[in-house]
Amino acid sequence: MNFFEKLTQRITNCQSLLILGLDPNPEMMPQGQHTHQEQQSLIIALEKWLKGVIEQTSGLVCAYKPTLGFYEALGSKGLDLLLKVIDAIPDDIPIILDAKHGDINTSTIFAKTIFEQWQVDAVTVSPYAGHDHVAPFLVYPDQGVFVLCHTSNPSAIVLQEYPTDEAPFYLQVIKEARTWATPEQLFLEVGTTNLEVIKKIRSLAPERLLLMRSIWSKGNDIHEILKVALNSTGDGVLIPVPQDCLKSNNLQKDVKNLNQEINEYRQSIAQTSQNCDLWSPNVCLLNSHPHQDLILQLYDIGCLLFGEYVQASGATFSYYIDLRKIISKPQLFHQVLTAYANILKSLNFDRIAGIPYGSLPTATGLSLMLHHPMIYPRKEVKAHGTRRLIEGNFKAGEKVVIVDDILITGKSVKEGAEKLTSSGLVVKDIVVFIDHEQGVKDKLKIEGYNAYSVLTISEITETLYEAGRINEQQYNSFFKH
Ligand SMILES: O=c1ccn([C@@H]2O[C@H](COP(=O)(O)O)[C@@H](O)[C@H]2O)c(=O)[nH]1
Repeated sequence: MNFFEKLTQRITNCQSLLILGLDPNPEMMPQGQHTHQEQQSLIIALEKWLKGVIEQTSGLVCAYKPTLGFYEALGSKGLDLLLKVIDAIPDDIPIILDAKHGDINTSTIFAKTIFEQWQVDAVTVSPYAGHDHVAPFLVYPDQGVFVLCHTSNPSAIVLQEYPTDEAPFYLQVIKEARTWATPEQLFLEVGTTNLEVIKKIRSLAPERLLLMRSIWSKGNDIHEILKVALNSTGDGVLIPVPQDCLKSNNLQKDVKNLNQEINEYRQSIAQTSQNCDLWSPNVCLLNSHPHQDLILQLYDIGCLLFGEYVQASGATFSYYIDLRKIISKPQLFHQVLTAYANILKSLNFDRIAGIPYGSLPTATGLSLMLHHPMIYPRKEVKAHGTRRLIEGNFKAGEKVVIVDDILITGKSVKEGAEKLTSSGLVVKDIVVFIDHEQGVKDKLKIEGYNAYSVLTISEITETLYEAGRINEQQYNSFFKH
């Protein structure tokens, strides 16, 4: 699972956009936990304090962010402390190392240390040395990189806003950084409360996750900041827990209240925004299917239709699946892609082929997510131009995994596989989202293909029935087939 998937899962599981800085800054320790200790006992006190902070907040935040500089300031013992703190963070909580690394000579070795040895999930970098400096971090496809694009420091304005208000340097940083990596690997750090600046950043990079900083200065209204920083689906922002909270004797309660306030606001804009996808299952099932939320969301947006529908083969089914709507719901689309990706990761292939037209967006998303090139067999061969049967580049002998939405008779995937094999490619594996379960997987097996599915139609029907989304009649009519 890469950083972005881990973070997305974490945000869903704990319903929180909050991140917490784990900095061994003695000034931030609650009263009574430190006096004028010697260095050794100070380190012990800091370790105890930070571990306590993790214990109190691990159910309430979507990520932790230790700042390297605070640990370095404590000397070699500080680095030991950092490793202990990293070790104390539960595995499912992503760690963003705030390093603002900016030195081109050391980026390769630094990336190796923090990602391979320390196993942090993401890092912050300074963009001033350009792509050459950031690339050594981006060669780790499973790790995230936050590029600093704006800070709240008043003296930085002369640099950030240079040369004009219309085309300031910080927007140039964003334009440039967007070409370096996908929105699932490269994000932006925004340390400002200037609503106009946040607005400009959000509109220039609607697809990027923003790590907000310095938003808790006096007089700032978190709602105003959220209003301009959240994306159209009510997320896309990481909010820091205010540093003063760490001094509180009731840290857990304070973080909980803050999270609730943020979620209430997100919920309120979800109700007023047509684009917003904040969704709630509205049910609590005891034995829920692992993809329960995915199934219910697909039903709720009209991808799973129950009634009498004539299929391409002429047969009438008691349902129709229209997965093409998913592309207009980016958050859900991401969950669907992750479910496909979990199967694809266990397979061995050189290229991903989507069956047109329905599965082309899926294949594109998977190609970007898994860093594997994509091709596709054309539905109809053009009578002009290149007259290609297969679009995209490939070499004969390469292994291709086919992705499609639903397996009914297997005709679509077989036709696609035949076009690919007639062009010298090797097709062994086929991954679909839904299997109609009429023995097609077995038939494909006899023809030399291994077919995998994320869901079966009966798993979907059972879940919808148990959740009260379909009635008994719809449920029974399904099982008559
Ligand atoms: O409910 C349905 C049924 C079919 N489709 C489309 O058809 C093919 C799969 O059918 P085969 O018989 O296996 O060729 C699939 O690519 C879908 O695009 C559908 O969307 N919904």
